[in-house]
Amino acid sequence: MTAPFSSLSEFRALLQALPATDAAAVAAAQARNGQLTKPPGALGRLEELAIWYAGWRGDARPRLEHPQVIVFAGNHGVAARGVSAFPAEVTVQMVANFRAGGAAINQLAKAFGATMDVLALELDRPTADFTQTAAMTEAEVISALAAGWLAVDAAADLLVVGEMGIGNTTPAAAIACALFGGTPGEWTGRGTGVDDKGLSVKTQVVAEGLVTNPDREPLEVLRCLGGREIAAMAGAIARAHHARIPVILDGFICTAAAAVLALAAEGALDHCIAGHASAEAAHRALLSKLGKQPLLELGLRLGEGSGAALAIGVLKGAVACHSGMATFAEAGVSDA
Ligand SMILES: O=C(O)c1ccc[n+]([C@@H]2O[C@H](COP(=O)([O-])O)[C@@H](O)[C@H]2O)c1
Ligand SMILES: Cc1cc2nc[nH]c2cc1C
Repeated sequence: MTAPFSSLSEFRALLQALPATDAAAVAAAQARNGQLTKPPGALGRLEELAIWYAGWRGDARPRLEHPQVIVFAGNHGVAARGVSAFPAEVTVQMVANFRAGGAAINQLAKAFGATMDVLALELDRPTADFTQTAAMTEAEVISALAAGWLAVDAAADLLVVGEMGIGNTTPAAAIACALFGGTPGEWTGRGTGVDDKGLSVKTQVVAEGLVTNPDREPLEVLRCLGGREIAAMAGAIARAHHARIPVILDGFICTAAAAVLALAAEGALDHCIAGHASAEAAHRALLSKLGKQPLLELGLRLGEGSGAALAIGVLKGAVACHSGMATFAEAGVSDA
């Protein structure tokens, strides 16, 4: 199979034509929610989550049984500038760890009944240093978007996209700053744990990248300031929308990838919820720009899809209650 786009303008057009939620399924799920054996609203956000999920699945009484986690890995030219606490070779080493089942995300995917795929994107060919030139050519960003698009299992009923890429909080900060404005310092954080000197280098690198790459059209921002795993996440999130597969967003880097889509086409992230708020300082600000309220706040700053994978449990709980509970009439319980 090949992806249904071969240029950024074709991908842009595809984003404009993504489907909406199924309004009839939403209405039927709302009606069902009102009849379940609980005081109105007593399941809090679980109720809105189940109704949202029902709308995207087109089924007022859906099941959630086949979640897919995909971890995308990429390397970054800016890593050579000293923006991370870890060396760039950790990316390929962690990919081996994912494949051997030894990473946190392997345990979380297993714990929440998800399949897990790992896609390493040309790790021996880092993107260009965006302080010097655009991170990717159009052919490179299209190839990464297509890899993400094609990695989604059409039979999945939930998608989590995660990433691994030493240095990638720097492109994520640059993307956020390019899309939403503000100063580089507002979007730059400690990532894997850089010290004060590392943080100031990182902020400077973001600032230089924004000057070198002045185009603010969202998909050009992705090409010029992003990375292969970031583009692949954007491609996978778009494919999930196309296939009506709900998505749980992960941390700062995943949310930066999603933000590109949100600014490229209104409603592009309607099928997404925010799994958690990462400890990376700017993640909350980014979620708030997107109007997304995180489900969990556990101080995670790992990436790999870990926070989103934990939120699979919350969403499974919401769907199980919604679809499995008895109504007042069925249970013979007196209504208010
Ligand atoms: O998900 C997050 O919010 C997050 C926050 C900080 C770090 N990370 C992970 O750490 C790596 C990027 O950090 P850094 O310092 O190398 O830019 C990358 O592999 C991410 O998966 C992830
Ligand atoms: C060890 C390690 C594991 C990771 N997983 C995601 N990002 C990571 C960064 C590092 C450094």
